[in-house]
Amino acid sequence: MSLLEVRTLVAGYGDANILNGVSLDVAAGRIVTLIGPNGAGKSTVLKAITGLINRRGGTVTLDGLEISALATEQIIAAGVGYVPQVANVFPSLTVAEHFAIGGGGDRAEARERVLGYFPLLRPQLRKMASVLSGGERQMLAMARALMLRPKLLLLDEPSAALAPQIVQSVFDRIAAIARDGVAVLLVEQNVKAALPISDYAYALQVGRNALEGTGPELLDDPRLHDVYLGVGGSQKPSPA
Ligand SMILES: Nc1ncnc2c1ncn2[C@@H]1O[C@H](COP(=O)(O)OP(=O)(O)OP(=O)(O)O)[C@@H](O)[C@H]1O
Repeated sequence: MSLLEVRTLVAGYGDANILNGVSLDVAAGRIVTLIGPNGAGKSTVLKAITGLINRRGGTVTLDGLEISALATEQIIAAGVGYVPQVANVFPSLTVAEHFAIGGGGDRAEARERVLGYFPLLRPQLRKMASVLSGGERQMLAMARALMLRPKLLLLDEPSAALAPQIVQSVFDRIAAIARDGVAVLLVEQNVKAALPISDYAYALQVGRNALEGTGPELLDDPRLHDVYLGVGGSQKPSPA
């Protein structure tokens, strides 16, 4: 039973459609990764799910609720956390201030819960985000999204520009978050680091589903090369 169901999603910018009927599923507690060449539309899928760009066709359903027609604030309130690739923290705010802004509920309790995933942030609470390392900033961005207890976490290239040893610790944290029941939809260029921890993965090519399978299956799929080179891909829609 899927928590997130995306069906034949069509979306784009200006007059151009970038997504031409993307379908995917993410179940609670699973890590699902979107891969594919530059410009395939991976980040656009996340923006369309969150309502940051208009959807022109298809449906997006979260936990049985159709969110395709909702505004971004409503989609976030329905349980979607989104960490964009850039500008995902406030450089001139301290780490503690990131935990204090936005949202409602018991912030102290939420902060403790979230710091459980990212203990490395605890000694940094009084530091400005601008002085954190790349890995710490990525963890702070994820921590902020987790404050609202999302059912689904959308992560756009969390490994971008991180040293290899830091990439592993970021992915370890993502795996821990999923183990607690949060569904994770990840966009990644770093196929070798992301696919081994992915329960399932989809390769996109020019805004369409090209290949899919478990993370390890896709990593070993000889057709993946062709998808990245822009030749091939079965363009098979994912099963409903
Ligand atoms: N704000 C925008 N306005 C117009 N076109 C855009 C905008 N953002 C992205 N695009 C275009 O949409 C296409 C898909 O971009 P998207 O960022 O979704 O690709 P991607 O698969 O995530 O690739 P990358 O790994 O390079 O980020 C690209 O051709 C890009 O130039």
